[in-house]
Amino acid sequence: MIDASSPRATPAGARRAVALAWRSAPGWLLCHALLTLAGAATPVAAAWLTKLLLDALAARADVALPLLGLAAAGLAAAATPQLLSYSRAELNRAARLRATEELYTAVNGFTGLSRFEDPRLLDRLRLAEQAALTAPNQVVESGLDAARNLLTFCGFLASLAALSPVMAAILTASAVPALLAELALSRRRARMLWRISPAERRELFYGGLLSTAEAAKEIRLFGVGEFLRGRMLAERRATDAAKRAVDRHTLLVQGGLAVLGGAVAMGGLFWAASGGRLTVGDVVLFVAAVAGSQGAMGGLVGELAQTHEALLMMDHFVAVASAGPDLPEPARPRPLPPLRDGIELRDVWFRYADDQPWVLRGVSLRIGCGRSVALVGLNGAGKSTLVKLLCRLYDPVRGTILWDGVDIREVPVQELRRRISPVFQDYMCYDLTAAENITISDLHAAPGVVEAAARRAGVHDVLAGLPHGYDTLLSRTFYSEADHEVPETGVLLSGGQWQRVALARALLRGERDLMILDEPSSGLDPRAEHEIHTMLREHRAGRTSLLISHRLGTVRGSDLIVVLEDGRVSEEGGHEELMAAGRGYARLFDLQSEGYRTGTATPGWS
Ligand SMILES: Nc1ncnc2c1ncn2[C@@H]1O[C@H](COP(=O)(O)OP(=O)(O)OP(=O)(O)O)[C@@H](O)[C@H]1O
Repeated sequence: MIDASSPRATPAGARRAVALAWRSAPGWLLCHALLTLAGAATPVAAAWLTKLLLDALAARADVALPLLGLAAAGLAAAATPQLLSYSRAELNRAARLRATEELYTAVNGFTGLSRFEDPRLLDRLRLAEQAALTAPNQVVESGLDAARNLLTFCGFLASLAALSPVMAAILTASAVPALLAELALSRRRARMLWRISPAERRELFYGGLLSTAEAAKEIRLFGVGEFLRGRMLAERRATDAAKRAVDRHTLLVQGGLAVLGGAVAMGGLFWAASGGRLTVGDVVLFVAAVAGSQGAMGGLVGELAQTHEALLMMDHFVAVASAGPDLPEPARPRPLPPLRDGIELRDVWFRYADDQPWVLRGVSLRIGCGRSVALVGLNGAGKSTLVKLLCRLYDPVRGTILWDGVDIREVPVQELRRRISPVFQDYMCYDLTAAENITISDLHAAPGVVEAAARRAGVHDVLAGLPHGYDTLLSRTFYSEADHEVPETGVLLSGGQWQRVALARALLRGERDLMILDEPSSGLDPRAEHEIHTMLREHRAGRTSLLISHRLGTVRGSDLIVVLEDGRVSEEGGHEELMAAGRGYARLFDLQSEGYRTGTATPGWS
């Protein structure tokens, strides 16, 4: 379970950030740390060397050594920022790569679907993506910078204490309110980012609608572009207002802190100039020490606040990256041998969330090994939900699904899925090549096998006839590197052609134990539908399969037809048996076939 509460800065987040940076680039991390420390010592050394030089000049003594030292300090001061900037860039690249890798490894480990349907989790995921790009570096970087500023601060403070212990104490004390105020500011900013995350996601959603080909048709025809643009800008204005409020508060607080710092510095300067107790070198050192320690203190406070803010962001990263699998994993996984007997749903109850209605209410059915089963029912009866449970994309709330008598929760989920070949109702159209669009179901398939699957799905001729054959990109959104010069070679398929590609995907995995076909021919023309179902009838013969279709003519050849109504099995049997029973299936079959002849509509099952 992922915690969806507001983010917190935790030691675990700090440990994770440092460990991540260390694992991604230990050499660059060390180099960066050393350069940062060198950067801390340089200004203090320069101030002391300046004092020594001025005192030597005033006493007409030898100035060679302080001059040499000052030249070295100047060189170091000039070179360190460039070196730091390069090592920072190297460290950032390595840590970003590693963090992104860890985040998406964790996301791929979410074996079910429920997390992808949880808006709070999606908010967290979006912030975790941002955190992966910035937070680990920022924690390390701000931590190191804070250490650098602390060293500089201590160096100057010691110098100042030698001249005026009271001034040193006042300066130290003035750091406390600044630190507390900056921490409060960073908490406020992180809370604001968490609060506006849904609005930022909605803005992205509207932006996506306005700029993608899939949505462009309807948006143009319905003339809702302006309406969506308005909504997108309203979201942006709302998030900007929240950011502006925090920025104004920050301005006020930091302005107040600057005035306080200025007053302390002026008081010190007045004391140093009016006393007449200090040498010229002492006064220069005093001024440098006040300015330097105030600068370092401001930097230290700022860096601590940034570390805090980065840790708050890191909390999102840690929450997602450490979430672990969403479906319970078996403590002692059982092997899953090839199906021999059958798959059984035993009193399966399911709803998508505790506050949602039951979708399946005690479904019991058996898909015998080697049998072709059809599942029919009205829209919303729960057919696709049942398929998702069979693939273990969710677990039943009650009841069990047995594979040769073994509860599928007791076998490794990947093992189960390797044995299933699905065509989903809402199949994907990937912006990849034609060949990749098929092999996505089996990345190791040989080209000949891919072509054979495409032939069986009746799409080989179409794909082979594309400008680059199977290597043609099925997208108008991207173009391949090879197409850089002539980017217009991407091709879009028709709905029916895409459906055949999705079918080819499933056929590529044909020798699996269970074939699931959820509306595999809804977008096909009548001739294509006939061809595909003739092919599928042959393909399914002797194989275990589950076919979902609203066209009852296509399911009549199945060994068993199961009617799902209101989340329950209301009828089951062979086509002839169900027709003879004269109940919902028979009525609907008659009406549908009559509808084909006379054009009348088909009412419900009961
Ligand atoms: N991810 C989800 N989260 C919440 N509710 C869902 C989700 N998916 C489906 N539902 C709900 O579950 C019910 C069953 O949906 P399901 O897709 O299983 O029906 P179906 O029988 O396949 O319908 P159709 O014939 O229209 O494809 C519907 O009321 C639907 O609103």
